[in-house]
Amino acid sequence: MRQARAVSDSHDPLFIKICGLKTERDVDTAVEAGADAIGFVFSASPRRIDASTAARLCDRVPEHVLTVGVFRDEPLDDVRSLATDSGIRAVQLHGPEDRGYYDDLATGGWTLIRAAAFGDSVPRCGEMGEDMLLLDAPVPGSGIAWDWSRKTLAGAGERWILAGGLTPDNVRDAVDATRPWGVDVSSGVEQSRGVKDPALIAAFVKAARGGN
Ligand SMILES: O=C(O)c1ccccc1N[C@@H]1O[C@H](COP(=O)(O)O)[C@@H](O)[C@H]1O
Repeated sequence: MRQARAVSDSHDPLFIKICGLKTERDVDTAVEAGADAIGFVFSASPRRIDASTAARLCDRVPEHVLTVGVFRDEPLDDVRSLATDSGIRAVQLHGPEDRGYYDDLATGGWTLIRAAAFGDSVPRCGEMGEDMLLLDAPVPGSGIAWDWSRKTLAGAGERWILAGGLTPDNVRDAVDATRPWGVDVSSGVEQSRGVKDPALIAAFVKAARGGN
């Protein structure tokens, strides 16, 4: 039985995920700013945290905010144990995982987010059994944007999330150009690599929702 997701099927309001959080201050800022989801990175990255840190941070996250573990090319058993030990509710996978890998995680009740680098063909949300599809730049977490306008993204399906190089300054234009179901940011809300900036997090959420 899959757990109930803390998100709606509507495009309005936009689903907003703030990724790569490491501290209590990061988490509290994102929650207070109105994020729908927050991400903890469990793979090699300046944003990496361990399961016990993530568990401590998850404890302060209200039910309506989805906690997401982010993984790149990790063995299935490691994903399962990190997800279980931390208490995250969703798993975001950046890798070549096959359908069996997704099916196995689905039995654990986690919401599944498939991350795919935007390329010549646009993947479709649900193809691997995932709940959300994240379209990203070739190097995840690099802060480098891809050309969102270069082709139609209609084939991505209902629940697709735009990621890669978003900032408070470009997120609204990016949303207007591509009409995603959600947006995801990490580098664009940092004061230095791996260190979040509370003012940028608040500015990002406000801009994404159409404020200034
Ligand atoms: O942030 C990382 O270091 C990272 C490591 C491994 C997999 C994914 C990672 N980040 C994801 O990258 C995108 C966009 O990041 P950015 O805004 O361009 O910096 C986002 O989905 C993060 O979850």
